[in-house]
Amino acid sequence: MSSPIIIGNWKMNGLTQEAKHIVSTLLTYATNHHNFAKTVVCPPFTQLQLVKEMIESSPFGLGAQDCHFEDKGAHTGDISPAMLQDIGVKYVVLGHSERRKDHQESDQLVLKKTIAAQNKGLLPVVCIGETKQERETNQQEKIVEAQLKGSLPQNFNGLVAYEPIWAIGTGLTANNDQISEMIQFIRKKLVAQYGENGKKISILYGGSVKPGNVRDIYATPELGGVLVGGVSIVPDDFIKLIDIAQEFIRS
Ligand SMILES: O=C(CO)COP(=O)(O)O
Repeated sequence: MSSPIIIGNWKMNGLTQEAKHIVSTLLTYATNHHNFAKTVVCPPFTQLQLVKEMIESSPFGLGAQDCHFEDKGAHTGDISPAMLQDIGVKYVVLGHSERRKDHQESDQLVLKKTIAAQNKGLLPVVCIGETKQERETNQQEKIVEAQLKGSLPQNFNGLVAYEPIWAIGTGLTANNDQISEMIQFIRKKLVAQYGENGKKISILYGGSVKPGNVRDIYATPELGGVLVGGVSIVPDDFIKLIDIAQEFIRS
């Protein structure tokens, strides 16, 4: 039995008081509910240690938002997979469209990071998705296929997050057909690339997920869960996503 996984990407948000407030709200939820959907929080690097200590011995998982591909060395400002592993991080979001855009991250770089993260036992959450212009010119499948080919290694042990860029932080959500078609498409490509193993890779959706639209999103066949930005730092709403996931337990 599994219910959708919910991954909260705080992005560049979360000063200490806010981080404490978000996590305390989640912990209170956990004391009052049992066996709820797998939930992972990805705070900024500066709050990882605090959040780790707060969620220890709770059901919540810990993720980071990026990592370098080397384990150590002269890379000012970067954080390595070994450093994340060292403090108990389990998941790492890689190739997010905001990193691809703000830091010119290419598929080749995302691939190197993905391999490095896996080698340290982390679970990469590799993000892919098309821009508005690419969607409008019907290139979404071509773009997503190229990103899958370019960003995922020969042996992949992680999750894929489909995040159409035009739906991120815009309030625009891909509609059910758009999500469903793309999840099926990604599944087909993963099976072509990995055979039987490709059937087991979780495919998440991200882009303006909120309590009001999440039921429709969870109902998408084959969807493994959601990657949530804005709502992940609004704890009362984030908890609603966890609650509603219970209605979608799949065998
Ligand atoms: O980018 C996202 C998660 O990684 C989605 O962000 P929003 O939920 O704010 O649209």
